[in-house]
Order: sequence, then structure tokens, then C-alpha cells
Amino acid sequence: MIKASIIGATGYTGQELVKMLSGHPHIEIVGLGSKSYAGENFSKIYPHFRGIDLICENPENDEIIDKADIIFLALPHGLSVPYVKKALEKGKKVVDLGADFRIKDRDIYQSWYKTQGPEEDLLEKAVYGLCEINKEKIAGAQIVANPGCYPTTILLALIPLLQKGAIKKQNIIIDSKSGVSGAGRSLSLNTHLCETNEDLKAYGLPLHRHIPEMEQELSLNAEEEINITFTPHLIPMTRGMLSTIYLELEEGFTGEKVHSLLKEFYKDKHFVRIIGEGESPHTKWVSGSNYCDIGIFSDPRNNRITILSAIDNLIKGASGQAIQNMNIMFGLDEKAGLPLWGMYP
Ligand SMILES: NC(=O)C1=CN([C@@H]2O[C@H](COP(=O)(O)OP(=O)(O)OC[C@H]3O[C@@H](n4cnc5c(N)ncnc54)[C@H](OP(=O)(O)O)[C@@H]3O)[C@@H](O)[C@H]2O)C=CC1
Ligand SMILES: CC(=O)N[C@@H](CCC(=O)OP(=O)(O)O)C(=O)O
Repeated sequence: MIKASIIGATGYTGQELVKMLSGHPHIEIVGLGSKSYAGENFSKIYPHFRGIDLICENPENDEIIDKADIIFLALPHGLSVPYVKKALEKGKKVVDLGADFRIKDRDIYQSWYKTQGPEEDLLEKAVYGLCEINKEKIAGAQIVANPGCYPTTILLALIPLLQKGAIKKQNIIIDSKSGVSGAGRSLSLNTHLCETNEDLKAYGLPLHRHIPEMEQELSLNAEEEINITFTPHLIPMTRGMLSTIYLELEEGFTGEKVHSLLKEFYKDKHFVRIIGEGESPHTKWVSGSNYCDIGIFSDPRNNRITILSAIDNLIKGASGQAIQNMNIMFGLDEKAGLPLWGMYP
């Protein structure tokens, strides 16, 4: 069995990791790191885990890293570096769910996140963990930077189209919606029931911190500097994310061709489902699952297409993708430990 520790286990993504890893055929959970609940039984924090019998421990004690083969970091950004350093020194593998290792240009990271981030030599070791695109690199990585939730929906839809030259590389406009669990478990007015229920708002304007992550990966795949327009919205749902992407077609391409191109690109990639042309994905179809569902609408009057991409922000947008990355890093079946289907209704 491969031994796993989760640091930040008491957060929303942390508890999703516990849920899926505890049913994983090749994994034994050996450590749950929590500063606020060290010494407490995990099921006391989350009673839906009654019976799991795992005690949280202070993540600053080296033991949590020493006894594991893989460490999942599910911490707010700015906190991962010391844990990653320790893990790498001890020859362990790491999947970081936060943003600290995603952006390759340190100056860009520091200006958007207002925190130091990793030094260049450490940063260089990290692979961007978008499983369907970077599988070979992930397989050889010791540290994987798990993508952000919004970037997961958007990059999975756009990268194949940029690689095949199907869309104009500029003037990409994206409108995304996220459930409230995307903001994590900590209390804030923004996530208060009375403030979010029956409300719909854009936030993070004018420039949300996921923009540089998306522009980095899009530019890499387009071999040209790409700037996007991106507006995220908060919707009164617990989980789920839908991105609506407006694109101009390159000459010779139609919505139908783009649909076929995406189908072909993802035909052997289990967790991305290209649905019928003219069909909109639902967040409910992917809720509780590791799927990303992508739909396409043609707009021939304007020579545009609209792409819709849906995930569960806590699964494909975070903990499910993190486990998929771990499976690739250890040469396991990519689907191992991940739910076959989501929750419905
Ligand atoms: N929620 C989502 O949909 C997604 C989240 N992410 C990213 O994943 C990471 C975790 O997110 P999420 O689970 O939502 O966050 P939560 O706020 O729900 O949980 C964060 C966890 O970090 C721990 N923590 C907080 N401060 C410290 C500290 N100073 N030292 C050590 N541990 C600390 C807390 O545990 P304790 O107090 O018990 O120590 C808590 O369990 C973040 O970087 C987030 O941006 C990525 C994609 C999607
Ligand atoms: C609804 C909500 O607040 N969502 C978060 C996205 C969380 C996330 O997954 O982003 P990182 O992994 O990059 O931290 C936000 O917009 O900041």
C-alpha cells in the first residue's frame, strides 16, 4: 500500500481527499494534519466520517511527512513552501492543491498573490497537474501543482483548440460561475447564507487571481502571448462550476468541426466528456464526480462558438484531480479511488 498524509485535512478539499483516499484500493491514509484540531478524532470535526478513527496531528511535526510516501497539501496559498521543502528533502512526492507552485514566473506570482512563493530552483521542479494535457510530465514529477478550479474548466476546453489552430487566439471572453464551497470553509461575510442565498454576483473584478495561471498555460499551448477577459460569479449552490467561453473561429472551422476535434482529442481520456453539439452541460451531471463535461454551441451569424464546461469544483476542480495526479505519479490506473458516477439528483 502507498501511504498518504493530508495537510489541511479539515478544509473542504481536505475532507474530500479523506473521503476518496479512504476508499482507494492502493492507499492507506497515515496522517491528517490540522493546526486547529491537533489531537482530535477526525470524525469529531466531520461526523459524516464516524467510524474512520483517524486522529489529527500538528502538521509542523516531521512525523506526518516521514511516515508517508505522498503528501497532499490542501492549504490556503502562501503556506505550502516549507512543507514541500521538507517532503522533497525526504524523497517524498507532493501534490499541492493551492496556487504556490502553479505560476512559473516568480514576479508574476508575487504581484498577483502578494506573497513570496517558492524560490526558482524549487519552482522549477513542479509540474502543472492538468492531467489530460500534461500526463507524461506528471508521471515523472516529484511535485505536482494541482490546477485551480476555474482554470480546470477553461483550459480543458481551450488547449486542444489552440493546439489545432481552430480559434482566434485573442479576444477570448469567459464568464464563470462557482458554488460557494469554492471559497473554502473559513467563515466570511462573502459566504454567509444570508449574503449568498437568492443572490448572484460577479466578484474578483477587474482581475481575478486565476488570470495569470490561465494565461500562462494558454500562451504555452498557443505559442503566443494570450490575454483573456475573465469574470467569475458566485452562485447560491454548495458545489459546482460552469464556465461559458465565447470564441471567434479561425477560417475553415465550424462549430461542427470543433465538436469533432474535441471528441477526437478526448476520446481516450476518461474524465473529459464531450457532450452532443448544441447540448449544455449541467453542474448536476458532474456533481460528486471527477468528470469535466464540455458542450459546444455554434453561432454562425457571428462566426463564433460558445463552449460550456462544467465540473464539481471540489472534485475535478481540486481533490479528484489531485488523486488523478497521484495515480499518474505512481503508475496506477488513473481512475483508481475516484467515484465512477456523481450524485444525482
Ligand atoms: N474549495 C475549492 O473548491 C478549491 C480549493 N482549492 C485550493 O485548495 C486549498 C484548500 O482549499 P479549501 O479546502 O477550500 O480551504 P479551507 O479553507 O476549507 O481549508 C484550508 C485548511 O488549511 C488549514 N490551515 C489554514 N491555515 C493554516 C496554517 N497557517 N497552517 C496550516 N494549516 C492551515 C486549515 O486547517 P486547520 O485550521 O485545521 O489547520 C484548513 O483545514 C486552497 O489553496 C484553495 O485555494 C483549489 C481548487 C478548488
Ligand atoms: C467561490 C470562490 O471564492 N472561489 C475561489 C476559487 C478557489 C480556488 O480554487 O482557487 P485556488 O485554488 O487558486 O485558490 C476564488 O475565487 O478565490
